Amino acid sequence: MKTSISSLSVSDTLEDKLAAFAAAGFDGIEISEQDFAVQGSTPSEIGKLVRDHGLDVTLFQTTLALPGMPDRARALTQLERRLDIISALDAPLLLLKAPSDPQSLGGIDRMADDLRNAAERAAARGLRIGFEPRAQARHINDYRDAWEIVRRADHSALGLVLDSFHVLARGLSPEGIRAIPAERIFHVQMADAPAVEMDLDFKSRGFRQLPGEGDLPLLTFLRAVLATGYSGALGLDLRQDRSRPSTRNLALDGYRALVTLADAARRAEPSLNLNLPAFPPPSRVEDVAFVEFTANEDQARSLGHMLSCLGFAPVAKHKSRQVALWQQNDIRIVVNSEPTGYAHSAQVMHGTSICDIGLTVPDAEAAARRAEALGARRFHQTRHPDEMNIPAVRGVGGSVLHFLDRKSDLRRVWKREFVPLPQVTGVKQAGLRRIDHLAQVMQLNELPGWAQFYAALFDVDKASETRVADAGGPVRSRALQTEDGSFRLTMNGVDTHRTFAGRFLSDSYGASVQHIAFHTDDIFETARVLATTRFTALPIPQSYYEDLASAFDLSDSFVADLVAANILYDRDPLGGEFFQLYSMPHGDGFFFEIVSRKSGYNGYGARNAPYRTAAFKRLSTR
Ligand SMILES: O=C(O)c1ccc(O)c(O)c1
Ligand SMILES: [Mg+2]
Repeated sequence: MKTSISSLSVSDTLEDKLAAFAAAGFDGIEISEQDFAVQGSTPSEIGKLVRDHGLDVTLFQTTLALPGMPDRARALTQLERRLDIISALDAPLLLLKAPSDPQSLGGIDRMADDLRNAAERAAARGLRIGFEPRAQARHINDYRDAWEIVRRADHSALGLVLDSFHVLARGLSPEGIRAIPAERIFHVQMADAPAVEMDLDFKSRGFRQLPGEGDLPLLTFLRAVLATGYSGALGLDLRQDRSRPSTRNLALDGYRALVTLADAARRAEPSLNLNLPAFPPPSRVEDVAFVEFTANEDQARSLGHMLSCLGFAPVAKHKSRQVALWQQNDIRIVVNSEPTGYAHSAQVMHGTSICDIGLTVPDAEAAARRAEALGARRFHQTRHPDEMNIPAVRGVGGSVLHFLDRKSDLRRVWKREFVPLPQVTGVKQAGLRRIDHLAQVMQLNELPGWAQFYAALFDVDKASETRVADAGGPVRSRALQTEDGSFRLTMNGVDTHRTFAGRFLSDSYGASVQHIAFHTDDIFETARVLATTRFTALPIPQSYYEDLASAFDLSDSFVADLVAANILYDRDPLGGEFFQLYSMPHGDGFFFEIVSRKSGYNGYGARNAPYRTAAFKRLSTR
């Protein structure tokens, strides 16, 4: 399967676009007339530049309005000029979009005539023309009408360009595509969009998103296209007004999204003939096997103190590295104080921070192979003779994601690589059972890409984006979780250091995990144990509880228990309950949360987020 991306999907110099597209794995680029204006180079220079980067010019997209314009002779003269350009570019296909000009005339047969004339001229030079119906076009905004025109024009150098946005944004069913002969579909473009009512021209220019980011049924569209036997290129055609990630990241995200979708199509319809190497399916996540902190010796002492207060005890140390394992029930926290290597670099860069997350999956090597097939970078480090080769890839903020499983020798890693420490006396277990969720922070413009990353690798449901109230600026939040809740991740996207999460991101120079939430079955009992350690809870103001009591009609004694332990509370419409308790931050960095879910509560206490944020902010302005 060949992939391509339209040049207009990002804004940057052509050289930077080409380098990013090639590095991400794309085969081709769709050059637009605007590239000439930006670049000030001739078409043959641009063609050479593209090929020097190892890419093909998949097509050339022109602003020329044809078919259906009143002055047909003029349109054909202008077409010849475009054919000169595309010959010089050495591109095989000219994309003509269905016009939206107010003067365009419509008329199926008249347009078929125009396109037949155009196709004859293209064919004379060995070129082809692709006609693209557009959602905002004046007459041809339905692919079935476009197909009728192409069918009537009846010229082998004329075919359709089908763009998922233009088909789906109008709510058209893509099933009719299955009846179009594959050889008349010259190119296919993919873009998602939000299901928000707005002018379609406006939407097309500014709200075309990564496949999977929006609400359009792209999988249904792609399955219909592939069912025809179409074996041409799959292109990405994004346009976004909101701030985008770097060109490099957008290219990686785009490639991953495109290949993830193609993979989903062949899994849904195994008879589809997709020329794409096989790779493993999305992985189930069984649990968080460990979380690894990097901390120098001093920092490790203060982190250790905090962990002891939470009921963790050091249970083992690594055989050959300065690495300690802390544990409480099923929660494993690794503290890495090595003076060299990856963890050390992360410590220098971000301070005490989480540098590595270990996930238990059914097949660790398969999970890493899928990630790699989708463009993730494998992570390797030099191993000591007694260390196991644990599959790993790079994740958010350059952090590392390790995969463990129970079917291979990897399940023995703790015994193989660690020696037990004598039992520490005096540590009171606080009833923390497992990791409920991890909370990552990232730049706002990187949130869609990282949400796509996790959703592409793992069998997770993606909750829609929500806003978090923070007086400092916009914070958007997205949660990902397995169906059974065994793995949960929340992501906050921020764009200013004036927000609480944004300050974490800038203070830590881009560390990713801001907090870890542990689950307890009985938060009041946990709070009682913690009260006997030197644990300090984040103080919650009285006003929160007054508000809460009136929102949920709670008894005085229940509220008094919440107040006494600084516990936050939420309830869903089905009666599911959520309890939350926060630690003070470690330095001005990460913090811990303790939660308890009752009766199927599946959220993250969104109603409490502004109170929590304000409480943390108050600490640092005191
Ligand atoms: O609206 C446009 O200009 C336009 C042009 C080319 C495309 O492929 C497209 O989807 C839209
Ligand atoms: Mg398009």
